[in-house]
Amino acid sequence: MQAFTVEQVRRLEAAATQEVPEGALMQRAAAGLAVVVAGELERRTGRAYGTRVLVLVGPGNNGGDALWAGARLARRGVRVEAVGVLGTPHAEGLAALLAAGGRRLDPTALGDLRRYDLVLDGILGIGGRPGLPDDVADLVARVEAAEVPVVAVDLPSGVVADTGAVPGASVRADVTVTFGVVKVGHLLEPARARTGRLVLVDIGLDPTTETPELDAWDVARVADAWPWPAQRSDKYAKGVVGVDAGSETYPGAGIMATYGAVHGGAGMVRFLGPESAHAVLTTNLPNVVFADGRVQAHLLGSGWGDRPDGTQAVAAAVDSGLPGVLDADGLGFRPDELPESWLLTPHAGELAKLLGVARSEVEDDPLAAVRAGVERTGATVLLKGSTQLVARPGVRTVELAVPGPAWTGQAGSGDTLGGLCAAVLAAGRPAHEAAVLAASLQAVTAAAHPGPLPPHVLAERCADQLGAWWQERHP
Ligand SMILES: NC(=O)C1=CN([C@@H]2O[C@H](COP(=O)(O)OP(=O)(O)OC[C@H]3O[C@@H](n4cnc5c(N)ncnc54)[C@H](OP(=O)(O)O)[C@@H]3O)[C@@H](O)[C@H]2O)[C@@H](O)CC1
Ligand SMILES: [K+]
Repeated sequence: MQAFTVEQVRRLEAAATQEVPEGALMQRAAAGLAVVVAGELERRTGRAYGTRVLVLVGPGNNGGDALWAGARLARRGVRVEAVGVLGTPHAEGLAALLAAGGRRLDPTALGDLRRYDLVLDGILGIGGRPGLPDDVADLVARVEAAEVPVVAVDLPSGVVADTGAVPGASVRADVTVTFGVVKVGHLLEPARARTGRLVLVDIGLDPTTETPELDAWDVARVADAWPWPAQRSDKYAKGVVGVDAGSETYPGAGIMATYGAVHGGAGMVRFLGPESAHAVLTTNLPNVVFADGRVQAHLLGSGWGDRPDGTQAVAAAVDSGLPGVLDADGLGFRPDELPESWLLTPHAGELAKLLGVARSEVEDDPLAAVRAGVERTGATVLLKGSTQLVARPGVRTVELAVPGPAWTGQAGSGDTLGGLCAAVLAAGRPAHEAAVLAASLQAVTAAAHPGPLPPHVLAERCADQLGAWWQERHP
């Protein structure tokens, strides 16, 4: 699924309006919206006829869509009431609603909101500035407290369409009906959680003329793209990972990274971390070898602490010409320039440190931050967190891994993820693909095994998940 910016949407709409009569796009949007709302009413109450819908109407075309959809619903026997909450409502839309038997209410006459079966959020769309005025925020809070289902028109009002940020009050939608193309904010947290189920209505835009901002992977694409071994693949075809992770202070990081590499399908894992980790690895993963030798991808940095020879260790690995993953403490030892074949795996705090900005700056605009990370280092960057983004040099479109449940992130999950990434890298895949496949595998596995499993146990479940995908593809 691809997502676009507001500026791109405006261009696409301008191109489409050359081809069709005035108002046609809004009519298509309203028609699609009304179908979804009617379906939602039927699903929730068993019927659309006779149900009650409250339309919250802002001053722009977003309100226009909602009013025209309200008119269509009113003609089907839905009791539609509209309330203008900001500025002057779309005149033709309001006239159409009233002509179809809908009513306009004064905001002060709203009363108990629990009498409504559904609220339609037509306050702000792609023309919205972040946040909501206080009186509108109060009304939105009342809707939420009344637990009335909400369908958002195009975007949940209050969220930032281009970044997914939610800097102030916003609508929390159960369903969002968007038009033409998906917008960036639908897919990035925290706006993603406020979007609910996303429905895309075709209004005749042609997105092929624009470079997508975001390319979101789904589970089937991950499973199809996984580097499945061929029948005759030996350990070198599957890839050998060299894990130089952990330290005497943090041996567990090296162990969990190794769990990731082994369960991500590496043909062999050489553990080059601290000796204090050897006994645990020998007992639990006896296939891991401790001798230095040929590897096809490096994994460095997790649990290093302030390792005295960190800079030299990273330089030697990069100079080998092989691809690698540089994680956690290792990020502080990176050379000024890295090749694209090296994958950096910072979380928001680490990326902020790398860029010399506040963590909130990364969190408020993760797309810009992950691109800045690439710009700064020359490497491929995976920004870990609730939405996991991958950017690489020379490519505008940022890839989005399949999202997972909140408990994926705990101490050690990043180490394991580094190992999973290194396994895919060693199998010969480019760094950006290794990142998106590994992050998605970990997320899908966590979703399939609800509960806060410790990262090394989750790594074992990752292998089960790969096995299930393999069986689906080779019945
Ligand atoms: N274009 C097309 O072809 C199609 C578009 N479609 C629909 O149009 C929607 C975009 O419509 P839109 O451009 O009119 O913007 P919209 O979001 O309704 O509101 C802008 C108004 O709100 C105001 N305002 C903003 N933020 C505010 C705030 N925080 N607090 C208070 N006021 C605030 C803002 O004021 P201003 O910023 O000018 O001061 C302006 O008056 C789009 O999302 C989709 O639903 C579909 O029909 C398909 C075809
Ligand atoms: K809206």
